[in-house]
Amino acid sequence: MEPGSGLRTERFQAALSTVDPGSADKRTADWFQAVALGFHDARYESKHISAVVEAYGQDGRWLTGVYDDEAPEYAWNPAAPVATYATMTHELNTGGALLPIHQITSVTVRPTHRRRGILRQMITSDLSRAKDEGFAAAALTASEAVIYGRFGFGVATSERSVEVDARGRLELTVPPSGTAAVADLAKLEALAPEIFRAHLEHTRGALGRQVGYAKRAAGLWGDLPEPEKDVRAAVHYDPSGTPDGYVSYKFLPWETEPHTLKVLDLVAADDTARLELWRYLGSIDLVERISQAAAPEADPLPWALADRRRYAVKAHEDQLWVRALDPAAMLRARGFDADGALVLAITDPLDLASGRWLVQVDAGAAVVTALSAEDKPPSGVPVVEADAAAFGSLYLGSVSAQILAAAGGIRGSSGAVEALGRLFDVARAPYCSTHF
Ligand SMILES: CC(=O)SCCNC(=O)CCNC(=O)[C@H](O)C(C)(C)COP(=O)(O)OP(=O)(O)OC[C@H]1O[C@@H](n2cnc3c(N)ncnc32)[C@H](O)[C@@H]1OP(=O)(O)O
Repeated sequence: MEPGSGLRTERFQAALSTVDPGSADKRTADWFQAVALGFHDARYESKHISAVVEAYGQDGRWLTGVYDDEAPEYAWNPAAPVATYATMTHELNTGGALLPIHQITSVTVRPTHRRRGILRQMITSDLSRAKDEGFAAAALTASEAVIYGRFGFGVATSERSVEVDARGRLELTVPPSGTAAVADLAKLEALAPEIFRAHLEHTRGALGRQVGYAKRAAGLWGDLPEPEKDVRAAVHYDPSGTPDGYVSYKFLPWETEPHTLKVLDLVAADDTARLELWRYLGSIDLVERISQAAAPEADPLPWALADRRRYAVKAHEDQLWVRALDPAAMLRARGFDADGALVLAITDPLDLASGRWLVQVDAGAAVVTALSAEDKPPSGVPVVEADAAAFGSLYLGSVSAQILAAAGGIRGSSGAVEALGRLFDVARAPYCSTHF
């Protein structure tokens, strides 16, 4: 924190105690308890924290704690941070290259310290560091939609919550392909990341996953890092016998009416595998409803059901929020479905991504040239201006330039906005199933 604030900031990696290697060190344990406080989770037991420490190491997470050394006598653990923040890195499928992304997570500020600018201080210094380290973009998933726009983040992907009526036979219109097997959970932890990798390489908007995902898919972890005995899973094999999808699920207690199977995670290398996993789910007896919380917006399932009214969308939610740090690098990484040229100016409240660029897309790849304030745009090339948050939303193609212009985040003549829309339009809505 800034000098004079009375607060102290530390940035560190989760670690086990040097005295008792079976437990987390005190600073790490205090940080986890502070996160639990911020998100209204139960206090962790020591064994849970030490189990997560190893996973955090594999994720390469960096933790930030902000400490108030002036805690009053009856305050809860004076050594616990009053604010937490964490970062890690995974690759994002931009429709072109896989782009390393600076991910932000575990953001909490204690109620007694909120609205004093602690989050602002943590995030502005962190984003500057990420930019200096060479990251082209940052991303997060948000607890509330009103927090991060002011810091230049825009909603870049959405997802839907769905319920499928599974009474009787769930008939698909596509011919069966490959085979499904009830999975050996002990082997799924190793297989799940391989299948996810195929999904990541194939899906615009997909983002690499923290190691906890495979543990949850395999039932080794639930909400806490301990086995969930009611988790089951299936693996799908393509016709050549290669695993190309998995689904983890649990049957909710029998008292649940209608009898419901909840999908915990469904990862498929392609649409065929996705639909075949649904065929498998639909074949499970004694199930009347199947729910999935993180389904793609561009879901082939209703189109492949003989009775599409079995498929009900219960909610749409914003998912990945993206924030530019180096727009030129983002544009060079992105795959474009159309060619064209325009001048794009970005205005950024934190001035990390401000600038003006000539973007020339040829054969789906962009050549990006920075323009100085004096440089005149080439004649005949449309000129558009975007707020950093609007650019984050536009980037993966989940919303059109015209919609963002109507909402005020993009400015330009109608012809220029249309040109931007044509350039960024994608054949299929992006899908990010990674929450962090
Ligand atoms: C990526 C993630 O981890 S998302 C999880 C976010 N965390 C949570 O939801 C846990 C509960 N909430 C909190 O811990 C805190 O309220 C936080 C982290 C959201 C905000 O921390 P604070 O230190 O209070 O934020 P800070 O004082 O820096 O506020 C910065 C600005 O955001 C605004 N703001 C912050 N949080 C909110 C909110 N929840 N709703 C509306 N505005 C907000 C502030 O009013 C302020 O606006 P201004 O710059 O125009 O004055």
